[in-house]
Amino acid sequence: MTETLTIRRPDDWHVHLRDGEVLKGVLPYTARQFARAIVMPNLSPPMTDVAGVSAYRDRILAAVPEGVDFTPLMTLYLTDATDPDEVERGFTAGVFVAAKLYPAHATTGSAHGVTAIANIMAVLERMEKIGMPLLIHGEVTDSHVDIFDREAVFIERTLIPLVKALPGLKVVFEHITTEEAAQFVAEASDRIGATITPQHLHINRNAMLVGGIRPHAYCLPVAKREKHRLALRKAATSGSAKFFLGTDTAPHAKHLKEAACGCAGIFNAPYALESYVAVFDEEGALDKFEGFASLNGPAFYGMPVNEGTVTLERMGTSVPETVDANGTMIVPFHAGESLGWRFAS
Ligand SMILES: NC(=O)N[C@@H](CC(=O)O)C(=O)O
Ligand SMILES: [Zn+2]
Ligand SMILES: [Zn+2]
Repeated sequence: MTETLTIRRPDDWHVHLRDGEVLKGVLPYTARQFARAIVMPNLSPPMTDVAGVSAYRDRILAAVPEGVDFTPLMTLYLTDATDPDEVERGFTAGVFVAAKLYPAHATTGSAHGVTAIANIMAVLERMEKIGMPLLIHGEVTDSHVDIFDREAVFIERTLIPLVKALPGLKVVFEHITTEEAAQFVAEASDRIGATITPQHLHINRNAMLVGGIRPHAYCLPVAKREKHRLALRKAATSGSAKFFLGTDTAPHAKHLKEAACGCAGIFNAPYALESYVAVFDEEGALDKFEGFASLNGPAFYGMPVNEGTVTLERMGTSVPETVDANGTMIVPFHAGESLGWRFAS
């Protein structure tokens, strides 16, 4: 049995760091395990221009603990009014590396999102031209579509026409949750990649709904049936370079999740690598973990892999019931459970 696993330093290709005091509380967890992270722009108000993203990046850098080497990779929030010139300006200047498409009202912080792809066609054409990746929260928001079907319907209605119309556009299908999404990405061209979260590899919808309602297992896209979880585990551990690590760590205060209308999002940053490696171990695919965590993402984004390594040890890790993020109490993923691996250094 493998007792320790040493891999090149990994990156997290999908994180929510929030802002202000919470940013200072949650950032150290991500920076401790990952060299770089793609930072989502769904703040309130959203990060819709070069100046705003640049100032946010400075606040993140100021919150990186002394002696820790961490690089935030910033993203721009697309709206119906996004100007293609602003997008190109920020990308060329290196302020942001990608733009994020939130269908309006699909998820947390998406109220200013895009109401129809047609409204951002000029932006997408520009991104295709300059080689800038588009990151997508892939769910339709049509009230007639059942919430468990929203990702699969998005593929048919939006994603397939989009990649056909813009054959050179790089697209990351973020936090995929279905067999349909895994299959779509596996069969698509190499310009299409996907991130997979730890929670969608560990839980199905029963975790949210059996024996009482469990708000800390609720995120968007919502966890689906068991067959989808199994398809995601297969995709993540397949060795395909199209799938890479993106935790979607999404901190919300405990009291805002344990509420009549609880927020969507799971805070998985504190034990992210321990959570993922457990899955690869269970699937007999520890040899595929470095590709997923440390190589496939940089290759997709056209960035060098990180120098240095991290080591995981086969040793129990107890996950606390809550984490104090600079004064805000947050319930982490796997709260109260024990994981079979430990992040050593
Ligand atoms: N995943 C979530 O459930 N929530 C995210 C938004 C998102 O990634 O869709 C958040 O910002 O809280
Ligand atoms: Zn999302
Ligand atoms: Zn997210």
